[in-house]
Amino acid sequence: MSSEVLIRVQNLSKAYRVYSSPRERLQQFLSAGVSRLLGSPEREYGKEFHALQDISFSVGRGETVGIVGRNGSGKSTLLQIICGTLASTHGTVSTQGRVAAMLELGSGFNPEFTGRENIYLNASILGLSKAEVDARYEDILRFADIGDFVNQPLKTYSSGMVVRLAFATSIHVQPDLLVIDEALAVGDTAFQQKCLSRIRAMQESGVTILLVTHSSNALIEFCDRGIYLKKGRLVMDGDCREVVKLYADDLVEEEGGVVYSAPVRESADSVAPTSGSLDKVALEAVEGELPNVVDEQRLEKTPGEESMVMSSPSTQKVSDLDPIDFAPIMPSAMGGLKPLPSHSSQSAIHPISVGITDIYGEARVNFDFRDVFEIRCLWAVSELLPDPCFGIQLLSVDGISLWSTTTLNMDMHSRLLEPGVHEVVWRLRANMCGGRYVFALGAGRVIDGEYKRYSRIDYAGHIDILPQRGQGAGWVAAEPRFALLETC
Ligand SMILES: Nc1ncnc2c1ncn2[C@@H]1O[C@H](COP(=O)(O)OP(=O)(O)OP(=O)(O)O)[C@@H](O)[C@H]1O
Repeated sequence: MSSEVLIRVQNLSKAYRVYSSPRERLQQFLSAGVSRLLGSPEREYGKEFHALQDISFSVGRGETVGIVGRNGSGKSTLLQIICGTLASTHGTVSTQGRVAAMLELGSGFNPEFTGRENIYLNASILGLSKAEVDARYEDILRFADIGDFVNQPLKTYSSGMVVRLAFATSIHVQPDLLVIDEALAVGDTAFQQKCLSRIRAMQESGVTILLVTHSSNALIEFCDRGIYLKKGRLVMDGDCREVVKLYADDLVEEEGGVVYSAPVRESADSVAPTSGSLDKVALEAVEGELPNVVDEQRLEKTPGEESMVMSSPSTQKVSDLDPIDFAPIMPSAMGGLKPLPSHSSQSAIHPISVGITDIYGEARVNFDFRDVFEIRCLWAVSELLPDPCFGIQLLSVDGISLWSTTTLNMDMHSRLLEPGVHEVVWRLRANMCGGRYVFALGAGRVIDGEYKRYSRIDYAGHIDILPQRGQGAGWVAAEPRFALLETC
C-alpha cells in the first residue's frame, strides 16, 4: 500500500431534525415560511438527531477498510457522504480518483431506464466516454449475466438482478475507490462468489475498497483495517480482530445479555501453546492413571448413575490416547469462573458462575485448532430436580447458531439432581476455523421427552481460535486432503 491518502474524512457530522409528529413537521414548515416572509428568525421544532458525530479517519491507496456497526449506527450515511450523494452538516470529506459506489439497491440507477441505458448513464457519471463504455459493454453484460433483461426497464428487475447490474458496472469502470454497502448480501450464492473473487483481484491490483459489512468474518478475511461505528460515533479504527472483539462484546451487551469474559491470565494467553502441545501435556498427566479415567469423566458423580459419562475405549496405548476422552475432567480452579448476577426470580436451577478453561480448569481464551477446551458452569439447584437437562450452543460473533446440543439429545437423561451446587463441564474440541466463537448455555428439565429451559446464559464466554495457514475460510474446519489422480 502506498502512503497516498485516497479518502480523508475530517470531523464529519451529519444531523437530522426529527419530529415527534406530522403536526410538528408542519409547524416547522410553516415557521420556515413565516420567517422567510417576515425576515424573522425561524423557530425550531423537533429535535436534532446526529446520525454521525465528529468522525475522522483516512484511507490510503490500496487499503481495504471495513466498516461495522449495528443497524442505524451511521454506516450508510458515512458512505453516502463519502460518495457525494449526501451532504454533511459539519466537517469535510475529500476523495482522490474515480469512485465507483454500490450503495443501497439501485442507487445511481433510474428505474424507468433499461439496463443498457443505466449502464451508459452510470458509467458516464463516473467520467467514462461513450467509446469507453462501448469497449466494456460486453464484459459488463457477461459479468451481470441477466440475459435479455438488459433491454427491459430496471423497475421490472428483481433486487438480485439490480445488484448484478450495479456490481458489473462498478467493477468495469476501473475505479480507484470501490465503495460497497452490504449490497452483495442480496445476490445469489454463485454470483456472490463471483463478486468476491473479483473484489480480491481488484485488491491485488491496488484498488482501494471501503466496505460496509455485518459479517465479522468478512471484516477479518477481506480488510486491512476495521472501523467500528456506534450510535454515529467512531469508537474504534484499527486492527480488524480488535474491532471484531469490541463489536462482539457490545452486541451481546446491547441485546440484553450480560457480558462476562472469562478472566484471561496474561501469562497463559500470551504464550498460547502451539497446536498439539496441550494434548501432549494432557496425555502425560493421565499416564499411569488410566483405571480411574472413566470415573473421573462423569460430569456429576452420583453412585449408581451412569449418565453423563464420556465414552472411553480402554484398550488403547497411552500414546494413542486423545485428551478429549482420556484427560480427567477436574474441578475448575474457582478463580477461573466468572460470577453471574443473581436475578430476583430464580428457577429451580440457575447459574452462579461460568467460564471457559483448558483441561486443567484454568481460564483461557486463545486456543489452537483441535485443542481441547472446557466450558464450565456452577449451577445452583434449589429443589430435587428429576430429569435435569443441560444445553450448549456455539455461535458466531454475529449470533448465528453454528451448533447446539443438549444432554437429552445425547441420551444423557433420567437422573435425579440433589439440591446444592453442581459443576457442569462441557468438554469440546476446537474443530473450527480461526476466529472468534461464542457459547451459550442452558439448563432445564426433561418434561414429556422435551427439554424445557429453566435458565439460559446468552453469553457464557468466547474463545479465539488462532487461524491456520491453508485451513480455508468459514467456521467449519473440514481438514481437507486433496489428490489429483492420473487417469488412463
Ligand atoms: N433522512 C433521515 N432523517 C432522519 N434520520 C435519518 C435519516 N436518514 C437516516 N437517519 C437515521 O440515521 C441513523 C443512521 O442511519 P444509517 O442508514 O446510516 O445507519 P446504518 O448503520 O447504515 O444502518 P443499517 O445497518 O441498518 O443499514 C439511523 O438512526 C437512521 O434512522
